[in-house]
Amino acid sequence: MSEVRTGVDAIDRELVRLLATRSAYMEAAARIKPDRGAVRDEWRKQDVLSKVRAAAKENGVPLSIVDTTWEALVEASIAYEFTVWDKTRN
Ligand SMILES: C=C(O[C@@H]1C=C(C(=O)O)C=C[C@H]1O)C(=O)O
Repeated sequence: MSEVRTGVDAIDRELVRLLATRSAYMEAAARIKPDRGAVRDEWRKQDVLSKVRAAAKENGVPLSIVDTTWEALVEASIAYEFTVWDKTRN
């Protein structure tokens, strides 16, 4: 069991590194979007979710994990983007 947990901990560190890069893209998006109303783009959100679902199916990842994780990730990313957008404009 300890080997399993060591493996999980290593994956989590890797995921957090990737999230740092993803968050930097959110900061870039906040800088690029001229209007606050453009921060939440529902079409793009659905596009992201459907691409991730397809990738999950290709890789045999349970959709129950992917759907809930990416719904939360994109919503948290939008909230972060709003924070950055407001901070850089006011
Ligand atoms: C980064 C964007 O902004 C938001 C964040 C998204 C994400 O976390 O993938 C998707 C849609 C947007 O509402 C974008 O529009 O691409």
